[in-house]
Amino acid sequence: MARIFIIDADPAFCESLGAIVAGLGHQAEHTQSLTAALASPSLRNADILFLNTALPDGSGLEALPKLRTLPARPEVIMTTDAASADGAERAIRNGAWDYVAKQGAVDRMVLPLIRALDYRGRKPVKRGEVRLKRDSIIGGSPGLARCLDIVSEAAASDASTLLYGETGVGKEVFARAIHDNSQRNTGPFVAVDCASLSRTLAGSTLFGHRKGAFTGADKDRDGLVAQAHKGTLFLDEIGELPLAMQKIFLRVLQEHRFRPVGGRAEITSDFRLICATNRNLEEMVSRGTFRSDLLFRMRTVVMHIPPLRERIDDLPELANHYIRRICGKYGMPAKSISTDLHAALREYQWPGNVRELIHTLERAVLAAQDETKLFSRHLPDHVRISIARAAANTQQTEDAPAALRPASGDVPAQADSKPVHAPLPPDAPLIPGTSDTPDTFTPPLRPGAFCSISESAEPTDLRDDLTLLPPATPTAGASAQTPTHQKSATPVRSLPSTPYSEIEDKPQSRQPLRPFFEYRDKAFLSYLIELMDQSNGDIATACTISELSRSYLYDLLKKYGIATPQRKCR
Ligand SMILES: Nc1ncnc2c1ncn2[C@@H]1O[C@H](COP(=O)(O)OP(=O)(O)OP(=O)(O)O)[C@@H](O)[C@H]1O
Repeated sequence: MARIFIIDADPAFCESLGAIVAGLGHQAEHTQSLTAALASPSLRNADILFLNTALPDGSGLEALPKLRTLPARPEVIMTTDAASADGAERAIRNGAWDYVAKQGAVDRMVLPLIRALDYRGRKPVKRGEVRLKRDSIIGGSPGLARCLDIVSEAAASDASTLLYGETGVGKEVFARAIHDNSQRNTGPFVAVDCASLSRTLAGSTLFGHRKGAFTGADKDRDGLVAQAHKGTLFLDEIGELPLAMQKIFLRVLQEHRFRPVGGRAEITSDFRLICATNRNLEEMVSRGTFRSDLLFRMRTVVMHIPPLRERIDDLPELANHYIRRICGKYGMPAKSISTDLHAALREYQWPGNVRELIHTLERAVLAAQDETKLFSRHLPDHVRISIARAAANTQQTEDAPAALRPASGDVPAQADSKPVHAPLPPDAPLIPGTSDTPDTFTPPLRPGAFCSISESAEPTDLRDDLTLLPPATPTAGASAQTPTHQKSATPVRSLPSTPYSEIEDKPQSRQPLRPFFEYRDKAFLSYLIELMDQSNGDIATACTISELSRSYLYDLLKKYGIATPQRKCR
């Protein structure tokens, strides 16, 4: 009797399907949410899982990789109320048994269930942990675990295997893992970069040549295909193999026989083929730039290696591993990683994947020199700028609806407008936290000066306006960052150029810090109030003092809820 677990928000569906399962002589249990499923002990032993794509507490598609790694390694049948081609592809890529549109009919589930039960009956129910030699593969994310599953499946046979993945994602590492875990592990692993095969010499490089076959062929030479005899031939960047060579290679793949350049006799090579590419071979086939018959031959087993940004759970382990190695390489004592660096690593998109991570960490380690802890400050500028730009763009997107709101007059409607600023003590600091009594922030405002048009001293959105921030220009005695008038076309947060450890005159006080945006906005507010006070409410004078443009100053005054002279409190 098999154990079937159904996770679906629709109780009627669960019950009907449960009845069908019971009718087939199996045991069914169901929950209406992921949380409830994960809390249920029977989930661990489920043979088959019906998992809906849209659950009240999360996406079934996102949960799929993790659920596939449950101890009993269940077959997962994804069910959906809104089928889509992308959803189907994602489900299958992540190891789903099937992807079935519900369309209001529970009996659509029966056929995939019977097939999965049949398959389940043939394979050991509990495979347990995959025992793999995987020394060079770091990480434990669900995406990586799925790849390791495929490594063990591929290693168990001689089937031609095709690895898809972006540059630097680890295609060669996985190809080697397949070889190392296969029967051929005592034979050679021969890697060929098809992108660097010269057109004229491709034939001789792959198949070898006989003495005198061409100028410079002064002796017989084996090609790479012959060298892979009894081992694995890894063709990297297979999408770059010229069409003429694809045709020759197809025959080699079918017969494992070929003729060296200038040779008469054919020779045989017993190799196992693994190919890798970062190109879309199916699309190349449809454009006529890749042979479909070769593609069919190559892809008996297919693995899609997810980019690093889609398995950021692997980052800490990868970073620790490589930092240890890099420190060892340079004879440096071990360095630890600050939480700030961990966060930065997670935010970066890693277009060059693990290879880029390794180079980046190496540069960070070298930049940190004798420091024992690595901070985001040690990352190369292009990485930090990319992170900052992404953050600014996100901010801009978040801010967009407010910015697009139609202006309904200059003064936002307030239920109870009133002045909110306490009178300014003569020696009140402009920057909060620099006084002896920093607990509450008191904007400097003298009685009779300007009053706020908003009820709260807080700007409407404390995180607002990051994109309006040009690089900081410290103003003596004023806020830490003084806005200038240019609205940056490509908003970039200014980046300090001095490592924190080297900054002299660090504040000695250790008062709890406010969140950055709150602190910044209060400093802005403070500056603006003082500015309007010192200029006696005269906008032209305020513009001269602050070097802000009139329109930008108006924007800031409006944003920070400070009445302009025309709107002075009566
Ligand atoms: N999971 C991993 N654990 C540890 N190191 C990894 C992992 N994946 C990749 N690497 C390392 O990242 C670097 C790039 O890996 P690899 O050469 O296998 O990538 P690739 O996808 O074949 O790149 P390309 O597309 O450029 O051929 C190597 O130094 C490799 O050791």
